[in-house]
Amino acid sequence: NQFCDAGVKYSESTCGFSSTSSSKLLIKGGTVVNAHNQEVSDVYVEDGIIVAVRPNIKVDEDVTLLDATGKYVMPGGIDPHTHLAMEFMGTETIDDFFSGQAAALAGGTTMHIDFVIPVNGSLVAGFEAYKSKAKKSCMNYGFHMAITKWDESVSREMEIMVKEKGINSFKFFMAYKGSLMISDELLLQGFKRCKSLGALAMVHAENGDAVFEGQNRMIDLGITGPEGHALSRPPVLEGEATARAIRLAKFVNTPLYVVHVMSIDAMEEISKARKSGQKVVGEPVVSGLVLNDSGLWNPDFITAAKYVMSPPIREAGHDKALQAALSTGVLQLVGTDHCTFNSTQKSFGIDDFRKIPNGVNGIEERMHLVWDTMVESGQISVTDFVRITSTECARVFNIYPRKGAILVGSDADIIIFNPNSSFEVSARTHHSRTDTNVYDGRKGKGKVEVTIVRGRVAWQDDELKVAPGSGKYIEMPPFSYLFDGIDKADAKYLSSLQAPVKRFSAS
Ligand SMILES: NC(=O)NCCC(=O)O
Ligand SMILES: [Zn+2]
Ligand SMILES: [Zn+2]
Repeated sequence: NQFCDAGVKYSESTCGFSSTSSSKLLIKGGTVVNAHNQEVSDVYVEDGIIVAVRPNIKVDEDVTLLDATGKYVMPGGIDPHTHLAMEFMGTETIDDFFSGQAAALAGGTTMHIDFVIPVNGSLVAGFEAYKSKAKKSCMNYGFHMAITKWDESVSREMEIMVKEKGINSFKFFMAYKGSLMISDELLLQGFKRCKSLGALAMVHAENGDAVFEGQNRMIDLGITGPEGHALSRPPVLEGEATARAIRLAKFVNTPLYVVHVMSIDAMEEISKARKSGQKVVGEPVVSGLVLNDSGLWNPDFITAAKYVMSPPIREAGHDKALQAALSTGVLQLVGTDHCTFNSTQKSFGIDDFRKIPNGVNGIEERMHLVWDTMVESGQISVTDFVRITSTECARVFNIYPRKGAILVGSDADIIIFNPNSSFEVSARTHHSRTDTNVYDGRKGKGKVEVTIVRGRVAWQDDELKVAPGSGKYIEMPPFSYLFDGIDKADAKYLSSLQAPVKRFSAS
């Protein structure tokens, strides 16, 4: 059946939540962690909402009990950057809204935000197509929208997305020449429209024209393998586009979110802008934080091709620098850019790296790898972990404290995390449909033992306990905290222009 097809251990008896069907849940004795504090406490949930967070809560017998003694009770992960069921580079990602979300739940993520790609430039048609793809969802999801062309109708449809469809962010691709890439002129128009709607402008920052040149250069040199991908689009091109987007956002005076920050070059541009007071959010992804480009030189094509994503995974040194930037707040939250293609799909580029579908996995591994890399190594605290994997995403996309917190009144999206257990990543046992895993063989401390979505146990004992169709679309309102003060800065700018220079005529 379709669930076996997704590679997910799924028991029919749990369909309809029979084993954990109570709408009341008590999580006892764990250390409850929020971005602002941690304390030993019980958490009581009714009808999907957290109704009490305090020690020694007493309940009736009809309440499902989960013992969290010695474990952390944290907000479920929110992944700000995924591509499920996306048509891209002549094929479609192998994970759809069920298999990708099953993988997410197995790894402690309870919400993700996916990118809608317009259909023939129409945002409304794109939104409808993605709503249809997402019917098989089994967790919380939201949408960003890509902008791939510009005219009056796109501008109008952006307003519909924001005011009627719950989308508050738009992504502009500065790369992928000939398909998704947009011009600086469009970027400017798009940034202005985002600002007027209170929507967050997001950029894929690489100089697409220079990437095209770099690709031709590699082919002319006879470099056709996956290593050509990294060589054709070096960090300088990511740094240039990041700087350009930041400056244009400054010119328009609108907040900017840079997705998949992969290099020191891009990170330093973000750092500079933030120090100057500009509202720029930087999102590293797990692959950039924990991998380096050595895999792209593997003599086995499939092994090398699985690492192909854009911007590329960089040479050793960028990973550590991005970790340091995350720990000091230069970068704010971690995504995955989960965009999976199997070996057959990756083989489309066996003779030409330009045809290898771009994308890597990560939706299942993000929480464990960030914990191991950042918390176990001592670079950040447990509260920081909650902030960068959940809370900050909820704030940036304006759904905090409904999401991203264990507070009275918040949605009960919760994980129970055992810091004394361990995890191991394996392509044989992961829950994505893809047959490879860029983190294959990685081991570390800590394990998500229970994942709860809106008060329902969705993952426990290595088993998915929710069915396709049980997911929920989360609308995200405009004008997040990033827009605070924007109008005042505009007014200041305008008043600085309103004293015309007095000139004397020559006569
Ligand atoms: N990143 C990547 O290689 N694939 C997904 C599309 C994108 O985010 O650019
Ligand atoms: Zn991108
Ligand atoms: Zn992406």
